[in-house]
Order: sequence, then C-alpha cells, then structure tokens
Amino acid sequence: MLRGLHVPLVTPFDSAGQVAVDAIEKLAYHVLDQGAAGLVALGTTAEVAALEPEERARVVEICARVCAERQALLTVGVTGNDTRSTARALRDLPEGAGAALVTVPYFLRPGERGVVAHFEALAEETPVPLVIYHIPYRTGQAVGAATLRRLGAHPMIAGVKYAAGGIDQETVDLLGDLPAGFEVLGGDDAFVSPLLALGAAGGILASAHVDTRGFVELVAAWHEGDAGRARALGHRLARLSAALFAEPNPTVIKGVLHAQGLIPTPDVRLPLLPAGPAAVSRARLLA
Ligand SMILES: O=C(O)C1=N[C@H](C(=O)O)C[C@H](O)C1
Repeated sequence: MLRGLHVPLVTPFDSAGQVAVDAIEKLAYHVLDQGAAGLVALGTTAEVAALEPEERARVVEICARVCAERQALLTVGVTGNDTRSTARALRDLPEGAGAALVTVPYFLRPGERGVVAHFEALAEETPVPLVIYHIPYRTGQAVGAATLRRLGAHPMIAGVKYAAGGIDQETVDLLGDLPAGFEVLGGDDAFVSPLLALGAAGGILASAHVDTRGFVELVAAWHEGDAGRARALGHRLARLSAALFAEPNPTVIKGVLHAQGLIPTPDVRLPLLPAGPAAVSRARLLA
C-alpha cells in the first residue's frame, strides 16, 4: 500500500501572504505525473503549524481531488500530543484521505509504553490506516525496533515514516524482521538510499519536489536489485538533499521552486525565515 515515493507538498504563498491554491494544484500534478506514488498533505514541509484550519482544509481538498484523478494515495498529516484530540482529528479526516501520518507524541516524552498505548488507542478509532511518524530528534521520544514491531502487528498500522537521523542497530533490527503488512518509508532524505538497500518500501521525501524522477528511479533501482545504478543515484541525491536541508526545511526547497517558476514566491511563515540566496543557488546547481 505504501510502496513508492510520496511527496510531502510545500504550501506556496502568494505575494499577499495567502495560500496559493493554483500553485499547490500545479505542484501536485507535477510530482504525480513524474512518477510519485502519492502525496502527503499537511506534513512538516507544509508548514502545517502556521496554517489556519480553513487553509488546512483547502490544501487537503486540492490534494484529494488530484490524487483521486491520478489514482494516487493521499496521506494526511495529523499532529497532536494527546491521544483524545488526535483520535478526534482522525475521526474528522476529510473524504479522500487514504492514510494518516501521525507523529509520535512530542515534547511530553511519555515513554515507549505510553507511545504503544497512544497508537493502540488511535488504531482502534481511525477510519484509515496509520503511518507512525518516528522522528526522535524533533519529538524527544525514542522508539525502538521492538516497539515499532509490536505496533506494526496491528492491522490498522500500515507503516512507519522512519526519520531517526541515521542508520543504527535499531534500524537494522527493524528492517531485518518486519511484521507482515507493515512497511518502512524513509523520512530522512539524506539516508533514504541506505534505508532502501535494507528493505524500505519507499520514502516520504521533501527533496523529491526538486528531482521527483530521480527519487522515483532510486526507489525502483533498489527494488529491482540494481545496486550499481541505485548506489550512484543515491550518492547524487544525498548531495542534493544536503543542499536542500542546509537551512530549515522547507525554506531552501521553496527558494528553488520559486526560481524554477513553479511557485509564486519563496515565502515562508514565521518563525521560519526565507533561505539565503547562497543556499538556494548551491541547491540549484545540484538539482
Ligand atoms: O513534511 C514531511 O513529511 C517531511 N519533513 C521532514 C522534515 O521537515 O524534517 C523532511 C522530510 O523530507 C519530509
């Protein structure tokens, strides 16, 4: 279900600071027509925390329409660090959402037992399969391979967006013994190639805005066992990702997309600040 490349769309703004609805639609077609298997609406890359409820609804509506037309999976980000409100947000997911990307409860640090209780409760209520968003350097909560495996055994937990900041023993343990029907998607752009080599099903990668075909090919090359092609592509794309993440995401990506004429402004909402011209130029050279 999750196999392939999923693009967490940026939210472009117009010169008046409003969500640029046409540009979202254009970007959505652009990445799906280049081979992405799905879109992620309302991810970190979308600056979800800075969007008003009606703006979030509009973004999801556009993505759902384009995904339905292209028969692609729409995953919607659901952020929250308490179980009741997260369950409510899941129950209220709009039509067209095929999966929900749910962050491990952040800041609170409930411990791994709390993380299990949280996701097991959500899995009982959600109308769509869940993808756990594991990103300990943002949430402050470690989640080991044994815990992810236990959660992955639940029929409504389809996978994990794995962004542990690198590859370690837990990563190798997890990918070496996945529950049936539970998939790993790379969520750290620079480490997606080694993760695919270990058996990941794909990735949710903001960098793929800038070279969708390249990331689609990378996923295919590892799945087809063409290690030579995959390794070379992986090295090139890791350099691109490093340049795109040289300043807080999605500032450099927006700078590049604007320079390419794909979005009307490179603007981001506070507390993010636009990327400097040097970072944007360097990323453009590698795109
Ligand atoms: O929004 C996302 O989904 C992603 N967010 C990550 C981040 O901002 O750290 C990066 C990843 O490419 C996708």
